[in-house]
Amino acid sequence: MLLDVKDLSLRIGAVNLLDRISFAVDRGQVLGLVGESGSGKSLTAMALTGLVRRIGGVVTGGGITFDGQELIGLKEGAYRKLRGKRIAFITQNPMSALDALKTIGDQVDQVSRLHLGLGRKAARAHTVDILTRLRIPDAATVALAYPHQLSGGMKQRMVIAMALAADADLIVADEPTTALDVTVQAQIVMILADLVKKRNIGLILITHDMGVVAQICDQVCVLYAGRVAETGPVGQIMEAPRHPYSAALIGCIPRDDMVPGALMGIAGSVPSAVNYGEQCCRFASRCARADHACTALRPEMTPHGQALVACHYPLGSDLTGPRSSSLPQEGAHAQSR
Ligand SMILES: Nc1ncnc2c1ncn2[C@@H]1O[C@H](COP(=O)(O)OP(=O)(O)OP(=O)(O)O)[C@@H](O)[C@H]1O
Repeated sequence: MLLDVKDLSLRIGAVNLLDRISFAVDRGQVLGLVGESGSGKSLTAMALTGLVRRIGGVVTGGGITFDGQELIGLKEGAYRKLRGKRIAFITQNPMSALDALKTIGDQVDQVSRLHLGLGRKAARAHTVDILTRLRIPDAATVALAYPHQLSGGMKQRMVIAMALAADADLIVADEPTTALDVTVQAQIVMILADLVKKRNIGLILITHDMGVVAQICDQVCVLYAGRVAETGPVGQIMEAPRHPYSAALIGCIPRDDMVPGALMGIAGSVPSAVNYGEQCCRFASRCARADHACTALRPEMTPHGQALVACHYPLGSDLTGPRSSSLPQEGAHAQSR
């Protein structure tokens, strides 16, 4: 396994933000990390890349094994060597990753010169090759441009190029295409997926877009309020989601005028982290199937087919529809499942 995240828990200050997150990514695989805004996707990505320490994140439990090496507890210097070279991070905000005073080519060259030890000419050839693969026309000329001379979409592609330049084994991409228009988004995502297969690397793709997940991911991990709701093979989860939250995400069709990350067809929003309950299902207040068990007992990850699901009353179990007032009372109802 290239990356194995086991029961990862993290706090910032006194607030526990990630609670026993587990998932794994193998070489040649794309894992989609999905969930509404505030579910913990970015924090998970920052934990993997060691960047979470910079915002005061403290891992309180669990482990992250990358290519056989435990990353929790790694010294900052060692993490710095790993980051960029073996684990590349594509952030949401391209401007934070680009230096306004250097040409695009110089910035992408710098990555392969540093991490692959390429000379000036070889690095530029590598850069032009990557830009061409990202379908940038006349890549050699574009490499001479400064960031301010490029559109938002082009800048984001440059950030992706920088991530690819070191030939990393694992790419963590946090909403890498949100700034791009829909056609370009689809193109870039396909290119990334293609690279994963050709180079036999791993990709963790953070996205709100279940369409993208269905299209290119092999595995999916659905996060809700700092916990995993459901994780497993994309085929099974898209076809027959067991967690009501996954089902809501899959049923949600994005609209152009939606606030990014908002979920349609389901009332309410992710609770604020200070209000996360411990001994409960955190989705209970929004769930039509929830009852007393859901507000009093933490649902543990339980196998359903090839997926793991944290739900007391998963879809597809004996209780097939939302609870209604005609259902038996609590005790009898619980026993009937
Ligand atoms: N530096 C921080 N200090 C305290 N709480 C934080 C910090 N960063 C994030 N959080 C909280 O952690 C939770 C998860 O945030 P995170 O940014 O990982 O969500 P996300 O799923 O990536 O959302 P988005 O899709 O909007 O990026 C949220 O409740 C957020 O308010």
